[in-house]
Amino acid sequence: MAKDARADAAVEVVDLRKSYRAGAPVLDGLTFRAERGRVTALLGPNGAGKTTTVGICEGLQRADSGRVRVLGLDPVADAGALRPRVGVMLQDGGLPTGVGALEALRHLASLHSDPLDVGALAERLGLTSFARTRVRRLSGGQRQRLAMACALVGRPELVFLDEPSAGLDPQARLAVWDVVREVRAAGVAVVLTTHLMEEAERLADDVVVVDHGRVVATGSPDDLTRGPAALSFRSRPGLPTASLTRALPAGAEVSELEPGRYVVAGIDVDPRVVATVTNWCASHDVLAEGVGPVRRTLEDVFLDLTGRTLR
Ligand SMILES: Nc1ncnc2c1ncn2[C@@H]1O[C@H](COP(=O)(O)OP(=O)(O)OP(=O)(O)O)[C@@H](O)[C@H]1O
Repeated sequence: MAKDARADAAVEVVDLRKSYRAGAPVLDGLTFRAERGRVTALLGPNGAGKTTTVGICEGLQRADSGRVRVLGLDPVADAGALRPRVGVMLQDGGLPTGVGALEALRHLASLHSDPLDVGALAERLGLTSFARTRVRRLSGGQRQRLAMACALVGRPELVFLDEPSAGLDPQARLAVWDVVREVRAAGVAVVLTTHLMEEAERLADDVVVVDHGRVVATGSPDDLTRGPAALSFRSRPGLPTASLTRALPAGAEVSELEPGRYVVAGIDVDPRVVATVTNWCASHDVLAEGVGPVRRTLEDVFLDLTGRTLR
């Protein structure tokens, strides 16, 4: 990439390190970039270091070492200059809890020189049905949507969204995704954390997978899920997968991902493999449906990278 284009990152984090007391490092050399006009999704298991990273970029926390630039500035030293240019979605919106939802949003808008139209934003995010409800009485999903509106109302150049659709009903989730796409189209950089693979797959231009305080993969959802396809089919649950494995070329692994859903991985899927599977099914009196290659999902990639052990 050209040098001046590289200078144009919305967020640049290089070799970030942080530990709490004597514990294991929470951030262990984390490096990534988020570009303007793109949605960058930070994915990672619980405790991977996503919130800490975002907190450092927002100037709310400090790293032990490493370099952080937000819109070319230092998030702590230049906090005053960054405040009007960066939208932050805090879980509680950072708002007074005793006022109505719309009043809180209007108040925040009044602090910006050229805010978005509050009524239109409230409409887009479905805030009007609880406009007069006091912030402290909002449901979790209503609070999320208000926090999102608060992050966007000042027309930021960069917005940090912490799990923007966690706990939202499907309608609200779609509305939030539409709004994210709109602000991206307007050139805003969006950095979000999420546990929803579908959210990352559908919304993110760039995915950064974080584990143990390090970046373990980056790329577009398409890049990350490209690669050798597996063969998948459906049939009755409990087939003898070891027997099918023996019928296939060396390296093949057959697993029953969920009852009745089988995947053959570890070998190239070619017509002979498809024929071997269907022949094996025929000789075992097994009716198989939808035998064919399938692309890996982002969730498959995520689990491969970060393992299946609970954190
Ligand atoms: N103030 C703190 N003091 C001590 N440890 C902390 C503190 N804040 C975070 N941690 C630890 O740092 C690690 C990373 O936490 P962080 O919140 O950044 O993870 P995360 O990737 O955002 O996780 P989640 O997906 O659960 O939100 C965790 O092990 C957490 O316990």
